[in-house]
Amino acid sequence: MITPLPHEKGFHVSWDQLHRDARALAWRLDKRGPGADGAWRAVVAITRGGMAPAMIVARELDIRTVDTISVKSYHAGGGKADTQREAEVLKSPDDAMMGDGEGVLIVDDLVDTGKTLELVRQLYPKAHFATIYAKPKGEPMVDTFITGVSQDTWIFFPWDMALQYVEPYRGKD
Ligand SMILES: O=P(O)(O)OC[C@H]1O[C@H](OP(=O)(O)OP(=O)(O)O)[C@H](O)[C@@H]1O
Ligand code: HPA
Ligand SMILES: [Mg+2]
Repeated sequence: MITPLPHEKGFHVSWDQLHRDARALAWRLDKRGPGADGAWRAVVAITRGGMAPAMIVARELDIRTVDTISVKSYHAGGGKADTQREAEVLKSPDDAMMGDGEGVLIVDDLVDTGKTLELVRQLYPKAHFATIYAKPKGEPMVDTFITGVSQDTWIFFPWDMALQYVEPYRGKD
C-alpha cells in the first residue's frame, strides 16, 4: 500500500460518483470482447479495491462468471519510493477458466504505479485490463479507464471514508 501522506492533492470519490464511473466503464467495454458477438467470458476483480467496480461492470454487462485475484503490494527493502513497489499474488482465479486471459475482463479501482497490473498482465497476457481511475505512471498497463488523475493526487474511495462532524469555521470563543 502507498500512503496518502506525500500526495499534494486529494480526489474524493463518493459512492454515487463511483457507481456512475463504474457504469461508464461498463458501457465503454460493452461489445468490445474478442468473440464475434463482442461478449466477455468472465470478470475478474483485483481484490480488494476492484471488487465493487467489478460487481457493477458484471451487473451492467450481464456477466455471471466472476472470480477474484488477490494481489498484495509492498515497498521492496522498506523503501518509500513508488518505483520500489513490488507485488505478489496471494490467491489466483480458477486456472481452467482463465487460460491466457482471452475474453476475460480484469477490473481494478485504479492504476497508480502500474506494479499490480504489471504482475497480473504477466500471468494473463491476453486479458483486457480496465480500471476506473488511472495515474500517468500506470496508464501504459491499462487498456481502458474512465478518469485520469495526476500522479501527485491521492484518490480517496468511499469504502475508506466516514462522515464526521466538523466544527464551524467560526467556532465559539
Ligand atoms: O498501480 P499500483 O501502484 O500497483 O497501485 C494500484 C493498486 O493499489 C491499490 O490496492 P492495494 O494494493 O492498496 O490493496 P487493496 O485493493 O486491498 O486496498 C489499488 O486498489 C490498486 O489495486
Ligand atoms: O490514490 C490512491 N488511492 C487509494 N489507494 C491507492 N493505492 C495506490 N494509489 C492509491
Ligand atoms: Mg487494490
